[in-house]
Amino acid sequence: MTTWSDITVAPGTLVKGVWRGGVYRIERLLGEGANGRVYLVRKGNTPYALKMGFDPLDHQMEVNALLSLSRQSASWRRFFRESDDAELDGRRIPFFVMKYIDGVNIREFLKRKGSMDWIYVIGHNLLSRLAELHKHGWIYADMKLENILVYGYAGVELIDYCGLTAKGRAVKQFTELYDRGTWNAGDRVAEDSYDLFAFAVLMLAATDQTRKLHSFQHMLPQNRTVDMLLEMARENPHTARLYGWFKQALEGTFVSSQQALALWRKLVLDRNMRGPRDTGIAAPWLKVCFAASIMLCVGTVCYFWLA
Ligand SMILES: Nc1ncnc2c1ncn2[C@@H]1O[C@H](COP(=O)(O)OP(=O)(O)OP(=O)(O)O)[C@@H](O)[C@H]1O
Repeated sequence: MTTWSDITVAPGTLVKGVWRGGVYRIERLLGEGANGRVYLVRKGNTPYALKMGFDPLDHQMEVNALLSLSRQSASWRRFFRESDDAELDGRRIPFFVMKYIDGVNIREFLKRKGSMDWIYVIGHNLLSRLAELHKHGWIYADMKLENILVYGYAGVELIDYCGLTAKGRAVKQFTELYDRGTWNAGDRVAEDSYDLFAFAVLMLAATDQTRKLHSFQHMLPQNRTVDMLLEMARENPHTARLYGWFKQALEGTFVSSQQALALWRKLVLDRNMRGPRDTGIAAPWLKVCFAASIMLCVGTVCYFWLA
């Protein structure tokens, strides 16, 4: 049976919204996942990312989540542009259009920058984004390296909102390695601590140069424990200075993501705080960058509160 995913959408194709009439010119394929295909498109001179959904139901759930978020928050209003259906090769295909993020995944970003110290800035910016999401009553849930793009001076954006879950509900989409249920560390319930656990694993995955985390993937879930992750956090020189932070996130003792963000900030900026194998932030300019990113973050929050 042919499905629409067999249809090739060549560069230059015009995708026209049946209901809203928006016209987008396809430039190239950006990526493909379980839920759909994402293309770089242009409307006039402005680039966007356009996602076509394989499954109409899953696609609609992602659109609904983004619509709710963009009603609540100006930053997601700028992220999500519109949703519609297109006629392609005689088939009706649902799509939505979002901001194009000209970025790379965290590991690639660190490689290009040549300094692992950037992880402290990336971590801060991603935690801020999560805290904003949590403030509006949502949990991201499906945290993984593939769902985060890093651009410029460690600007961070979450892409793929298929897992977005209202606080208090059961988490429906997750990736085993990052899921606290698989590590026997708590329920699959949408609360701040669920995302903080996944965020901690993500930071370990991004800085793991020994591929230790990768080897855990082949282990049966019943044999996995939080202590294995804590040991990794202690042994890795890039996470050792934040060991206290990792302990709280992995054991689920933070009361909120705001509290987690404040401790991250404190530990990164605290000169005297050193982990057992910690070498400290090597580049002083990164501290300036970190401070600037905090100011930018505070400025953005003030702007949107006052807007
Ligand atoms: N806003 C964006 N800007 C730039 N690239 C994007 C954007 N959104 C998605 N992409 C690219 O498209 C790829 C697939 O997108 P996405 O993760 O949303 O698809 P998916 O089918 O939901 O994936 P998954 O199988 O992980 O659920 C991403 O890995 C990324 O490379």
